[in-house]
Amino acid sequence: MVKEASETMTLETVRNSLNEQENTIIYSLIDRANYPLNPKMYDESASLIPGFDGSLVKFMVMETEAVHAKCGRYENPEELPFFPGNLPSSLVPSQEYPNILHLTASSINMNESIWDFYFQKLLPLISAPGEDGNYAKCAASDLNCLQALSRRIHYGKFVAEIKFIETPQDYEPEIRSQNSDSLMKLLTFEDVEETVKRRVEKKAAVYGQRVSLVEAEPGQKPKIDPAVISRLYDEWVMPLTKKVEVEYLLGRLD
Ligand SMILES: C=C(O[C@@H]1C=C(C(=O)O)C=C[C@H]1O)C(=O)O
Repeated sequence: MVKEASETMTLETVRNSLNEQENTIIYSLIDRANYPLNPKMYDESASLIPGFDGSLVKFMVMETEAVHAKCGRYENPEELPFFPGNLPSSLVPSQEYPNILHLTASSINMNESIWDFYFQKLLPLISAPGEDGNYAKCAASDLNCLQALSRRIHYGKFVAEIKFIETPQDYEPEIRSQNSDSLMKLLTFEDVEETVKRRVEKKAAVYGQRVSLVEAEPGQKPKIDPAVISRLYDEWVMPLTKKVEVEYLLGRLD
């Protein structure tokens, strides 16, 4: 039984959560920007881990996800693994999570797309070229970024549930005819998207400031380019969140 999302969440509380999650995303990316690109870590054929068929970062993510799964992380509907195959079961007592989402939610996992844009597009924009060999810390930093982005993007499931509950009469006909384009139009708020883009750019400028007790040198650049963060949201985070919303709605009446 799906519990009415409106009992515990509103569009406002969900948007507040997305706003909070921006902070985690931006701080994680600022942390990653402390390391150079370290391309060897992502090279599938570098054989940095003997006996493991894949890159060091993949090894780090898979092994960490296995520990997190044992501690119950993926019992939480807000958390999705990047490597869901063969994850161990949770060893901890089950936690009661509010049953807000329709069952269709569990079949939606965009982490493959998130993995691809993060490593192929975003990382070269936030880290300087080069190697420092600091692989363990750097890969752990990548995982923090990936998890924060994944949680935000899949939060689209909650956003979609609330939008559906608020105006089912608008959504139901489009769901019955499986019209993805109309659903996309219905759930899009361009003014909200503009605000988000401007806000994350400003946050990146503020959080990435270099704080000094003496007069800061003029022209000091923030640790991360604020325009990149705005672009991250415009080109990847918001389109993928909306894709999650559409996928969820398409299955909402099943
Ligand atoms: C998440 C929402 O749905 C859409 C996606 C947005 C986003 O990813 O930030 C913003 C506005 C909407 O176009 C929302 O309405 O808040």
